Parts: sequence; structure tokens; C-alpha cells
Amino acid sequence: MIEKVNCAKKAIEFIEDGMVIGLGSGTTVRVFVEMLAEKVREGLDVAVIPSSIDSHMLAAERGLTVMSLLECPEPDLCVDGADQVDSEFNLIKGGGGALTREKIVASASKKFYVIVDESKMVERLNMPVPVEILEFAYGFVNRKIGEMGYALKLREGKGKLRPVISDNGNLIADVDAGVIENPEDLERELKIPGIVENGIFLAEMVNGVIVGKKDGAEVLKR
Ligand SMILES: O=C(CO)[C@H](O)[C@H](O)COP(=O)(O)O
Repeated sequence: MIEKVNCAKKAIEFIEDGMVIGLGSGTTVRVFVEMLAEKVREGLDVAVIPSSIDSHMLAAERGLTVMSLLECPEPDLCVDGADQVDSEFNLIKGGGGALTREKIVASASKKFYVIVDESKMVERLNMPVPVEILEFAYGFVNRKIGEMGYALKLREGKGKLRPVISDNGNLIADVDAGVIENPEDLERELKIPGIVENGIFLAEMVNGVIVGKKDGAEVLKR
């Protein structure tokens, strides 16, 4: 937990008065939102564009000004967590199933900073890649992923017997492609009709990775 606090605290240092901030999702982002709300109570003037219902609810509860990409199509800075970060700053995201809106908000923003604890740093991405799939296309997508030699697993909901459904009303599943030697190729391969978005966020999107450690945080920049 202290690692999450340390990377969130460091990210706060990049926030300036008047900024519109794209907000990712997840437990690390929740820590960041709590700190941001405290700064706003002290007089900082910012607005946020949340990428999930979860982040939207937290931001609203904490009294943050919430906007959408309609009012602000180019946020100043997006701050989001990640499930894995490789040595070249490619990411896997979507552990919370919010990958599509997260990729949109991160892509829309002038800068994208990732906040992670050091356990997320890996040499090569090696976990299943979250994907958001239109229910109509599931059979086809499942067949195509199988033909590519990978395994597709629907994510199971907790508390109710059914697959996990995204904030956009689509299925969330995970593609097991083993160790990912070439994230660019896999990201492209996963552009199958019916897959709305995949959880590989290529390094070209990322401006900085803030790694939380027990005794502070390190800012790694591209
Ligand atoms: O991509 C995400 C949600 O879709 C999260 O950013 C990712 O899962 C990391 O979450 P956490 O900070 O809880 O470890």
C-alpha cells in the first residue's frame, strides 16, 4: 500500500492549476484521487475526466469537478495505473475491465503518466491480455483467437453468475498469448472485428512511468 501512496504522491507533483486531468481506474488511481481531492480542498483548481463508472463515482463523491471529452477533447494529462509495464514502457491494462475508455482518455490526453508499484515492472509482458468484445461477435472472436494459437477466457463475475460486463455493455475476456515478445505485433493482431479494444498500451502512448517503492517513487521518462 505504501508503494501506491508514494507513486500517487509523486504524480500529484505534476498537477498544475487549471489542468483537466484524464483519470484512469483501479486501486492506485483511487489513492491518487483521494490526494487530488485534498489538494482541491486546499484551493487547487482542476477538473477530471474519469474513464470508468468507478472513478466517476469516487471523483463525484470527493467533490471533484467532472467533465467529459465532449467539453474537453484534449485533457492536459492522463494519470492511470497498469497491470504490467515492460522494460520499454509497453503496458498491459484492463485488470479492472475499463481498458477501452482508459485507452481513449489516455490517447486523447496531451501527456500520459502511469502510476504503478514496483511489483508491476517486468522485463517482458507475460500476463493474459484483457480484451473487450461485443457479445454478438464472441463466437467468431473465440474461433479467431484459437486459430492464432492463443486461448481466450471469459472473465467471470463475482456475486452473480455471468461474465464480467464492461461499462460499455460488452464482454471482458483475457487472451493468453504467453510471454509477449513483440507487443506491437500482438496489439495489431488483436484488432479483430468484434474486439472493441485490447489492453496492450504501446510505449509510444506513454510519457512517463512513476514507480512507487517503499521509500519513495522513481519517475522514469521516455
Ligand atoms: O487497467 C486498469 C483497470 O482497467 C488498472 O489501471 C489496472 O488494473 C491496475 O489496477 P490497480 O492499480 O488496482 O493495480
